[in-house]
Amino acid sequence: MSLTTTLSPQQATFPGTPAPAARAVGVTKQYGAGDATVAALDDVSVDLDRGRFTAIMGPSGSGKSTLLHMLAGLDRPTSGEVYLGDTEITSLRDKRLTMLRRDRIGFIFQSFNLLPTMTAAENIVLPMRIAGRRPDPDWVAAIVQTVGLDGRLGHRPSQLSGGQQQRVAAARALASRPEIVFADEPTGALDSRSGTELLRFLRTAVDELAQTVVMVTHDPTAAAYADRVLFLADGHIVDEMHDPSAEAVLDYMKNLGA
Ligand SMILES: Nc1ncnc2c1ncn2[C@@H]1O[C@H](COP(=O)(O)OP(=O)(O)OP(=O)(O)O)[C@@H](O)[C@H]1O
Repeated sequence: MSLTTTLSPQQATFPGTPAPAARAVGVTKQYGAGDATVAALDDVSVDLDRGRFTAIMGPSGSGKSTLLHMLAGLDRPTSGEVYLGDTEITSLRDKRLTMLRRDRIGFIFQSFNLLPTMTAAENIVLPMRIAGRRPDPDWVAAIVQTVGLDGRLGHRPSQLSGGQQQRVAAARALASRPEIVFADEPTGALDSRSGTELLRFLRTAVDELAQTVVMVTHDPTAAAYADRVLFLADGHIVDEMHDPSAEAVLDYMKNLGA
């Protein structure tokens, strides 16, 4: 295949440069029709680097979840392109997109979505088993140790605290060694101590396990765990911050009127 058929125009300008983990190019998402049309995202372009932790922040309704859903192939843009690595995903048929999400992306949501009849260990490897893939025992052991679930693996979700359940969900997201993990308000249902544990785990997964994490959050303290914060307002990326502190993020959010 030639470069021009596999890479976006921007990438083709720099052959040899590894593609970012994910990228949006001119992504617009409209909901509704006619006078009732809402532009949840308006011509958003962004590259998400590999091996980095990116937070997405912005006022309620600014388009954070919509951007995450577009990047993760959970929904399709009205126009524009989304890449996972070198793969342009908006043109994939539903079945291929489902397989791509299953094989290459990890998800952590606010609700843990664990299967109640299965143990923590079974929940962690379930998506891989469904996909017919054999988990790498060394990798899964490293994840379990990093997330601090040793000794809890035989428990069912009802026997675990909310924080422990979310750590099982995080271990599940990472079990297949995905190219990128998307987390939508992962600490939203947790008390602050459990939230801190989860954020530390995500940080460690990036620093020590070379994972790539993208997280939507309302919480400046959570965003401060990231390497980079993208700020959304009215469907646009209006700014970004590198190596953020919670205070700097909070100040910026106040200026955005959030
Ligand atoms: N399925 C939908 N149908 C119609 N409008 C939608 C839909 N999903 C989102 N929107 C609208 O798109 C805009 C962006 O929504 P989105 O959920 O992405 O924002 P957000 O920044 O994640 O908000 P929050 O912080 O409140 O979760 C909002 O105006 C929202 O009402």
